[in-house]
Amino acid sequence: MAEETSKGHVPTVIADDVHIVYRVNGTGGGKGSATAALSRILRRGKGEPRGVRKVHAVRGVSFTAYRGQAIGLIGTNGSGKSTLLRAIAGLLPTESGKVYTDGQPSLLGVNAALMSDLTGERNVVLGGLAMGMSREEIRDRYQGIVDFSGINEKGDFITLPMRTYSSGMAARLRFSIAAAKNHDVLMIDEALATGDRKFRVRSEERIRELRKEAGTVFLVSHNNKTIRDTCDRVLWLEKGELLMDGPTDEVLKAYERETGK
Ligand SMILES: Nc1ncnc2c1ncn2[C@@H]1O[C@H](COP(=O)(O)OP(=O)(O)OP(=O)(O)O)[C@@H](O)[C@H]1O
Repeated sequence: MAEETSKGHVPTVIADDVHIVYRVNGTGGGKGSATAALSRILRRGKGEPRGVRKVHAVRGVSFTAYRGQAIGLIGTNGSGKSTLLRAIAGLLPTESGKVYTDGQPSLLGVNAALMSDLTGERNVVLGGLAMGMSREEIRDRYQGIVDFSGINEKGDFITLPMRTYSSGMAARLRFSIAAAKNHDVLMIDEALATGDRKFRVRSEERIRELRKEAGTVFLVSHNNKTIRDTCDRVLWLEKGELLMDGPTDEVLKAYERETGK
């Protein structure tokens, strides 16, 4: 590693034999109906839930990510991609193994919390503040963020509450806010899937820029073309295990051969 560092390969994320286990409470309490949920709430604080099931979502994953890399995460549904990203972001504890990161990774998911009762405008400001931008920086970049999102292309939507947005519009605004800042490590979880083609092209361009600005970008996507256009390296997860880690072309070819996609 020391030799690589001297050549300019600076590691940003190191995952060392990472295992993630979810614990699901109350699985013995019913079939997931509303009544079962209600009875769980009523039982809360009155003793242990009846059943705890474990889901071993990530199994012994190790890799090192470097500055300037865009890394795609692929794998069939439920293979552990989102779980791994959330662990790298520090949102989930590891069962065993360690994640080391340089700087604070930012996770941009389709479910990133923006306030649905507030206007898009207020959310741009709050989102910027939450990412550590100053009010002046936000003021300077405000118009750029709105233009990038394309929210106002069909009318003055940015001054309406976010709950009135379509899911695609909300996802676009979230991406635009996050992309306004340079990140050491930016993780994007399927956020591009909901945008239309024009927005996707613009976002892919921004991802390439973020890479050039020496950040590391992780991108979860089921769209192989998006991965091919933006990533230089791909991690393929299956049943929580890292099946393959290599150059985009090589891994995608093997993936397409295996899944027929
Ligand atoms: N909050 C949770 N509680 C319990 N199990 C969970 C939770 N979130 C995910 N899992 C389980 O962990 C495994 C991995 O899920 P994960 O969402 O990481 O997969 P994914 O590869 O991102 O899937 P997809 O491509 O469908 O988004 C699955 O078996 C899933 O059921």
